[in-house]
Amino acid sequence: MELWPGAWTVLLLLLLLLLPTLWFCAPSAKYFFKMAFYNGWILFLAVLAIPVCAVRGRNVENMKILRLMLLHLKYLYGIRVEVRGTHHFPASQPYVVVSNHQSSLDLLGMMEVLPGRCVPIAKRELLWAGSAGLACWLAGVIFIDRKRTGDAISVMSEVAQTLLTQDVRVWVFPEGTRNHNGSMLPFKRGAFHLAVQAQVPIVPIVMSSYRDFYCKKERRFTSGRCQVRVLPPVPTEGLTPDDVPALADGVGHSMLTVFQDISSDSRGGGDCLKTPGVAGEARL
Ligand SMILES: CCCCCCCCCCCCCC(=O)SCCNC(=O)CCNC(=O)[C@H](O)C(C)(C)COP(=O)(O)OP(=O)(O)OC[C@H]1O[C@@H](n2cnc3c(N)ncnc32)[C@H](O)[C@@H]1OP(=O)(O)O
Ligand SMILES: CCCCCCCC/C=C\CCCCCCCC(=O)OC[C@@H](O)COP(=O)(O)O
Repeated sequence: MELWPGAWTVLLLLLLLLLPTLWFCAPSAKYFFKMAFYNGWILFLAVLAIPVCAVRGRNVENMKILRLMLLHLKYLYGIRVEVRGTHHFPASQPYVVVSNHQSSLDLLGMMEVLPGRCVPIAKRELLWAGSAGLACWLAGVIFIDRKRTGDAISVMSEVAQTLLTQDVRVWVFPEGTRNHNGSMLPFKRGAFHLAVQAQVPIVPIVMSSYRDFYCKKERRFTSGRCQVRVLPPVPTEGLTPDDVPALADGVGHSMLTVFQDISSDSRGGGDCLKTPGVAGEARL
């Protein structure tokens, strides 16, 4: 079925007009509406970004354009993002960023601190997410096929070369998937192999638990506060592949400690334990 091109604009305007009715909706309806708008809005922004990015072709500098286009999302959703530790980013050298992955809302914190010439490693499926996939491709996002470990590893090895020859940084979610249940999943080792192969530092970034304002399980999405901490870089000079397991465990452990520390009541955000608005009270 062909849709008249203007129909998309009309649909979007209707969606915007419907926004005030959100006030009267049940929390779960609000949740669905806010998530649908989040994805729809990103798809729409990507449509705007594509022609601008296409001028340069596939280029990591295009990531700046996506970042600028997404920075307002936190205001739209009433999320206060508090960043600390950006001075820890090494000034002018390649490195590997690793951060925890709770939800697609991570884009908010990510865009807040994303350094120059830094591209995320993403699952291949994102490439097929319509305009967002194309915008990601134009911005140099690296896609891996998680179902084919061998292929994913060879892409990561190529990335180790690119880091050095083209002076880029990469952002990896070492949990390998979104993790809604608080705490952190055991880290996969690809990011650490990559850093050791290129002999570049690892910069860990921790985003606090979203449970005060967002819980997928409870269909709850309100406004709130998120802390983003950039931790001191971990050097990998002189390390070999044999050191990777200890390196991954060490970085994972220090990130988990910070995650628990900045996720308000130190329980790490497990399973949206807290009733919204009732400080420190567990819902077990
Ligand atoms: C306006 C529009 C805007 C649009 C939005 C823009 C922003 C977009 C943001 C998008 C954000 C999107 C966010 C997303 O999409 S997140 C999802 C995608 N990202 C990832 O999965 C990254 C993390 N994953 C890994 O690092 C995994 O390890 C990989 C994928 C590589 C393999 O995983 P898999 O589960 O298959 O296997 P395994 O981990 O058990 O490893 C098997 C063995 O291989 C060893 N090994 C691993 N790697 C290497 C290596 N390089 N050299 C040598 N060896 C290596 C490893 O040590 C292990 O051996 P051993 O230790 O057991 O002996
Ligand atoms: C015309 C085609 C329409 C396609 C509709 C696609 C809807 C989604 C569109 C836009 C959303 C863009 C948000 C991109 C950033 C979020 C990336 C993300 O969080 O990826 C998930 C990945 O880390 C782990 O995936 P899994 O938890 O393993 O699963």
